[in-house]
Amino acid sequence: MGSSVETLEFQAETRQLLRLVIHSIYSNKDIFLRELISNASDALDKLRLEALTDSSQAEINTPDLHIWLEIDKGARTLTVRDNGIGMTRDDLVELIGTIAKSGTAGLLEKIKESKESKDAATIESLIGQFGVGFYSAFMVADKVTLRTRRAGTDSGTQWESDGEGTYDLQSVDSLPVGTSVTLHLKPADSEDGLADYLSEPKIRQIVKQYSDFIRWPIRMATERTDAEGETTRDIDTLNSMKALWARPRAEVTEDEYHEFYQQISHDWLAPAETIHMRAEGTFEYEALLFIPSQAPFDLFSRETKRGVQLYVKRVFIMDDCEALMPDYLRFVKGVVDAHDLSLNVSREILQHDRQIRGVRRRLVKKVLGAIKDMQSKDAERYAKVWAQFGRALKEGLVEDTDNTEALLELVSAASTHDPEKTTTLREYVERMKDGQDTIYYLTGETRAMVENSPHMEAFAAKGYEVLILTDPVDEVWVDRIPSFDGHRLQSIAKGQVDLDESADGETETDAEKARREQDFAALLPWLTTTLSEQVKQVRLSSRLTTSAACIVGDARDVSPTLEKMYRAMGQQIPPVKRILELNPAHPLITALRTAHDAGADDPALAEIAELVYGSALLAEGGDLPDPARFTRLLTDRLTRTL
Ligand SMILES: Nc1ncnc2c1ncn2[C@@H]1O[C@H](COP(=O)(O)OP(=O)(O)OP(=O)(O)O)[C@@H](O)[C@H]1O
Repeated sequence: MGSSVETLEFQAETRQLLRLVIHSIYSNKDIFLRELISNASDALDKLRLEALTDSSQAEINTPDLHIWLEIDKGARTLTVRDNGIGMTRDDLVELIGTIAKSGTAGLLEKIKESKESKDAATIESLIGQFGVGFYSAFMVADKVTLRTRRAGTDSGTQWESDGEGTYDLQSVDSLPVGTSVTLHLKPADSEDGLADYLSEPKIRQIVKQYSDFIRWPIRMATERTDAEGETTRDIDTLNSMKALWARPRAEVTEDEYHEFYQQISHDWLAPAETIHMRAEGTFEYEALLFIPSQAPFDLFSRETKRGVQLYVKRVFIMDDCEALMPDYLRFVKGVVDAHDLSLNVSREILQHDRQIRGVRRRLVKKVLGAIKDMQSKDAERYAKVWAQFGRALKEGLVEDTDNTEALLELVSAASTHDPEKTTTLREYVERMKDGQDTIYYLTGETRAMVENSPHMEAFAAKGYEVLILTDPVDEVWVDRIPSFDGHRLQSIAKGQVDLDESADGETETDAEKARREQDFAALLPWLTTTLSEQVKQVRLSSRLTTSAACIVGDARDVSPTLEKMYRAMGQQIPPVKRILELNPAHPLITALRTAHDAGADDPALAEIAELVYGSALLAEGGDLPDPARFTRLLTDRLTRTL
């Protein structure tokens, strides 16, 4: 043994997570072994890749890379050993003592809440999404001892902890390269889901179930006593190591796909869809992709992992290969095994490789096609996938102009047609009224705000369906996409509305229209001048039935929410002035006209104009530029009426 022991504290979040893991009511404790084996396998991949790509590292060219499991019944320990890349002392502090994942604090908070409400299923799914990795060892062990030496370094380190708040570190001489994790097992307790992990058949069963596709041999020494009492010792390889993606589809069972998916994704649920394909010809590759059934908690975090695993002729090259999947499909998991790439290939090279771009195009088409198939054949499953990943897929409408049509076919949105169900654009088009050629929508923060917006009034009165778009990304894509299947997409808060009848349901003649314009000929220019700080025009509206006024944009104007989003992203854009539309049949507006015709200079009228504008802004969920002034004007007015 080397130097003295140093005791260090776990980072606060790690401590919290460990407490949750140790005291969790999580039932499936067996997965600790999958997690440790998966870490060992990653360490072997890293060593192999370093040896293949860096000739200065010849000494790390270990011939027999493997994972070794060892049961010691006397000491009540189970050890998972690998001769992989290993860790330095600093790695240990950084990788095992802290959690670098973004969104950790938020997730821990959610887990705590579910714990308080004793919602075991939610806790499991949250912990599952997070991936407790190494820490899952503490579900079954009351002490863990890890010994490791990084390839290319001279001395090793021992890490030991009971998971309660601190861990001990000390240097250890003469360790082999690689890592061994020794679990000092808690007593078996079937009520608590703790199996006897000293049992050889149990370990075999867990490896077969969770780690059969691991591409390195997982070995264990076994003892067999025959009828004569003769004991023979053997070394068994517990896993089949078959590269599932390389096998013909017809020979792979559904269960095998699921288990493989769970191994690569660490998800505890079965995937919603499996896509297995092989491309032959000039650039050969196999791909096995999965659409999960649940979105990871960090799907919208900047640091979320993107892309699938890349292999070259069965050799693992990298995780999260962004070049193979666009950002908006970052939730797709899986493996691509390309036959004609160099093992030395880098992320930068991949980004610019023409053939890789071809592969990516094909994979995207496959994934979108699979979701489309789901939509026509299994509406319920499609609805679930859309609920989980729709927001991400809609980013594709902004990012991926090659697949606009395919993505638009997938879009599902809330609509005034049915308060419970969403609709596709195609279904909307099929329901359009005779003579209607435009798809109407309104964006906003919540369904209630959109539904109660004054802009809706005439559309509701005349039975026109309006899509209700409440995801922030909706603001962006509707701005870029002009039409669907030849039908214009139009915001009902923008441009002139030209519904076939007037708001009360009767067709208005040109003569009536002209007379009305004449009636308001003096008021409108005066209001436009009076409110020139706030709006660029005041005009009469045909979209209102009950409200006095609403604010609309020009057809090409940026919407207020989008304007806010651009500002929040630090973009400089000039303030966008919109248009105030008045309901010519509303008593407030007719009274305002009469008062104005009687004496245009009354300063009280200007204040009423301001109140009309402010109320219209509030009605659409907007922010008043000067709320204190608005409240004062309103209070004065109300006082005078009493
Ligand atoms: N056997 C090992 N050999 C080398 N490094 C290891 C080993 N086990 C763990 N590590 C290092 O510690 C890190 C943290 O491991 P942990 O299992 O907690 O998370 P992870 O594997 O990165 O994430 P996840 O389990 O969610 O995939 C790993 O990323 C790896 O760098």
